[in-house]
Amino acid sequence: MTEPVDQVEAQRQLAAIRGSIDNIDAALVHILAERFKQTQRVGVLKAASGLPASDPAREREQIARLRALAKDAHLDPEFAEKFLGFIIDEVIKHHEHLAGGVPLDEEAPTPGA
Ligand SMILES: O=C(O)C(=O)C[C@]1(C(=O)O)C=C[C@@H](O)C=C1
Repeated sequence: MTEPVDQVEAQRQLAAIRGSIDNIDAALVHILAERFKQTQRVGVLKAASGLPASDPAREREQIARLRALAKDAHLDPEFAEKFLGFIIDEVIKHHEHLAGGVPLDEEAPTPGA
């Protein structure tokens, strides 16, 4: 059983934990910004050389690697895979945009609209 904690103490602990969560979220934003800077370089290189925006073989390697890392770190591998997929989907949209294809912010027009 967990010890009862009065609400003043609970609020104090909550504020301390949230301070740390805020730092982690800030680090995540910075890490993502750096990742997108590098994938932007990849996109420019791919557009200039005519290489395809996506590389499914590379993605399979990344997924296998991240799933193993997640398991070791006691993070749900399914979540790690979904998270990577979410990021890579966005990167591919940027690559396609750089290659002169699909606009970044426009959705496909609704048929009949
Ligand atoms: O490494 C590449 O070829 C990339 O374009 C980068 C990246 C990624 O975001 O990691 C994105 C799309 C590819 O399908 C594979 C990987």
